[in-house]
Amino acid sequence: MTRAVLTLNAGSSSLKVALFPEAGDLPLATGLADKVGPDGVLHLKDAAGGTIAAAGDLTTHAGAMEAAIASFRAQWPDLDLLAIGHRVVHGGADRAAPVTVDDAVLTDLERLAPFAPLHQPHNLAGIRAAIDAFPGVPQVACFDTAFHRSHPFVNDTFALPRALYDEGVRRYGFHGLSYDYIAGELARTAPHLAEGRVVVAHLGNGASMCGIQNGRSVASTMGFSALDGLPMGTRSGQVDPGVLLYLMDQKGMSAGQISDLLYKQSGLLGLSGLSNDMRTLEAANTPHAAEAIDYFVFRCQREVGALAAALGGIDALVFCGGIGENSRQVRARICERLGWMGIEIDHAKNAGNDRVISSDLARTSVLVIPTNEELVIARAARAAVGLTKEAA
Ligand SMILES: Nc1ncnc2c1ncn2[C@@H]1O[C@H](COP(=O)(O)OP(=O)(O)O)[C@@H](O)[C@H]1O
Ligand SMILES: CC(=O)OP(=O)(O)O
Ligand SMILES: [Mg+2]
Repeated sequence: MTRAVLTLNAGSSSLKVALFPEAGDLPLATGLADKVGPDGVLHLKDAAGGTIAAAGDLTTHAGAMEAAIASFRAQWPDLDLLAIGHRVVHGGADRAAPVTVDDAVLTDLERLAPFAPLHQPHNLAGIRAAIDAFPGVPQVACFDTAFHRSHPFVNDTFALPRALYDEGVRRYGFHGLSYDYIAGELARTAPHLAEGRVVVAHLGNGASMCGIQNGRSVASTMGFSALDGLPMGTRSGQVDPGVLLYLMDQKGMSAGQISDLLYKQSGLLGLSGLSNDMRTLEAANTPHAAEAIDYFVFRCQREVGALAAALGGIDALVFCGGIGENSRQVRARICERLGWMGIEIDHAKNAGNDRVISSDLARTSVLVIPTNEELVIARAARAAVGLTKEAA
């Protein structure tokens, strides 16, 4: 019997799946359904990196999930799924830990969908599809917001009338599964840093930073929505709210049009007019691509400074996410102007993608740690069915 837990991370247009054994950090298989929709493609790999044949209806998240599971079943005919863990971006104001989903939880999470329109509906569609395909297998929801529930009030609120805070207009923060993983890795490998003041830069297609003190989130750049803070692949990051009033009042744009502008047409794509992908911009050599990277770097520098202020200092800066883990140039440029906070990188270590890239004498450590949201979800799923005492 191959006893395993499945993890699902349903993004706006992609689905990441992983199959983990009962214990241990290495998955049996991982998969990515890119561009869920008419041109959907599903890539599945086993632990050795070999391709697992996959085919099916990839026009919806549910179809992609079923295709992945059918392929896993073909590979492991004795597969016994013990639990399914799901990334859910929004858990609301009170959920600080994963939960096993029942009808009441699902209804409550649906209520939060308007707060995260690009993510939550897909996350919940994934849960519903998994319930249909595996009735009776526990479904465990792991929240991006949960890690940030330790924010103090000043980092949880906006200066708006209290009634809005009470109805949920708060700074939730996201990417919490990633920050949870990084905090755990620091505790395991660099406990002296884990006890200190750490800024983690999760720089992927979605990007945010988090200030962590002694393993707890103190402040983050994302707020009420996954739009705030840093510029991203296609999302604007922080904008003056007056711009939104101008777009509505003077240009007659609807909420839907503004939402599309802020979530899908802005960020690196909007500034470069070329691409949301840092690789393309780095290779492009056009003035607008260069300006898009300049803006990204500048905002990252500003936010490291702001989070260090929120933490009362900084002992370590950690890079993760697709850009943070891979772009030497962006890492070097962000660090370039942070010498005043004790940040100085060793260019050879940075070029080699080492785990520690700060120079030996630097006051502040700089690390690159590949994040692993899937493992955090798998651990939570195992804990929920009593396989371990670990929680995400
Ligand atoms: N080698 C690389 N150099 C520079 N940027 C990269 C590289 N590989 C990936 N990226 C960037 O990382 C992004 C994807 O990051 P990732 O964390 O996987 O995104 P998400 O999980 O939000 O979809 C890509 O859009 C691209 O901008
Ligand atoms: C919350 C969020 O922005 O997630 P992602 O980076 O996966 O889009
Ligand atoms: Mg991501």
